[in-house]
Amino acid sequence: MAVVHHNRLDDSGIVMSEATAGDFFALLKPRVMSLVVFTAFVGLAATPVAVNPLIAIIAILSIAVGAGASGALNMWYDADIDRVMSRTASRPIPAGRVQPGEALTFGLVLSALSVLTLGVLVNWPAAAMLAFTIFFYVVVYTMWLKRATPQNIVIGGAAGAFPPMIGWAAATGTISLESVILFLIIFLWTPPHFWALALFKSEDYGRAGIPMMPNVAGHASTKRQIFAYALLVAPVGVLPWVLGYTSAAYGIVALALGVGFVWYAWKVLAMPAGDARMRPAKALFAYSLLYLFGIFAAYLADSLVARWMVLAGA
Ligand code: HEM
Ligand SMILES: CC(C)=CCC/C(C)=C/CC/C(C)=C/COP(=O)(O)OP(=O)(O)O
Repeated sequence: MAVVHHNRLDDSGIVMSEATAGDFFALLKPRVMSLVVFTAFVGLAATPVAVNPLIAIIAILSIAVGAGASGALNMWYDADIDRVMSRTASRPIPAGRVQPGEALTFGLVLSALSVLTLGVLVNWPAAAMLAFTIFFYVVVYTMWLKRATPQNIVIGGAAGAFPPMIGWAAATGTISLESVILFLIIFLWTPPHFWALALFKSEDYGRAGIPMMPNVAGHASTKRQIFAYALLVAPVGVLPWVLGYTSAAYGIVALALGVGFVWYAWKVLAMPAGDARMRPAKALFAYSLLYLFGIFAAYLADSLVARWMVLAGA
């Protein structure tokens, strides 16, 4: 039977939701949050302390639910602009499959649940950081900066950079320079990640009246700024090796990934102004995801190998 997505009135005039479980799952922005949760997991697993596996699972689930909840609250607040952008028009709220009130309740309940679970079952420093991250994404980025300034994602990007620090705090109860460097990698990575997409979706953002960098400063300036951030993120990615947190194996992988990032950003910088297909910008966006996954996977592998070598007495 075909599922018809709409909301109808029952005999008493009450709006009946016909949202499916899949619609609520979509509110969690699962694809984006999968990488967010992976970085949190690496932050947790790369600490020098051995974490009880059950505690680790609870911590990662709580962070995943909190991240998803913040996505639902973002979609609740942004439903008006999501409706006018081609990339987002079919999301559950603008498409009419989920009522705004349902998404708001869903996001608030899951946020509270995730923070409380992390606090009661793991530790409160990590729970406080999760609460702060949700607040930062939903209130500081979504409600305030996104519609106010082209620096929206530079500042708001801090929200996406906190998860490895939350993971680290879940394992250790504290913050360390090593976890701050993991934060910095994502923080500096976010502008090229997002502006690459904003370059080829700038018409969407223009229509929605969102002051994203390409619409405000123009494409040429955005490309220069992308390149500048790529030049920063490449060496910061290698910093964990320079500071002795990892072996040279990680350092070499990070260096190669960083050189690739600068290369793709260079291709964007060199892209002719009239290039309507914007293949270099699309390539950089795709590469940004590979870069972040690759660097965190290498970090994880490096720390696991180091631990095994200690266990093996090598
Ligand atoms: C302020 C910060 C960020 C902004 C503005 C941003 C923006 C975006 C946008 C607009 C998309 C297209 C999404 C879609 O419609 O599906 C996207 C895709 C994606 N982003 Fe980000 N992003 C940010 C931070 C992050 C972070 C921190 C991560 C992970 C650590 C991340 C991971 C991803 C992934 C995995 C995708 C691809 C999803 C897909 O295949 O649909 N992003 N990002
Ligand atoms: C643990 C925790 C709470 C993590 C949150 C992590 C976080 C802030 C990720 C940012 C992800 C993201 C999709 C931003 C998109 O910007 P947008 O919302 O402007 O994109 P859109 O136009 O696709 O809605």
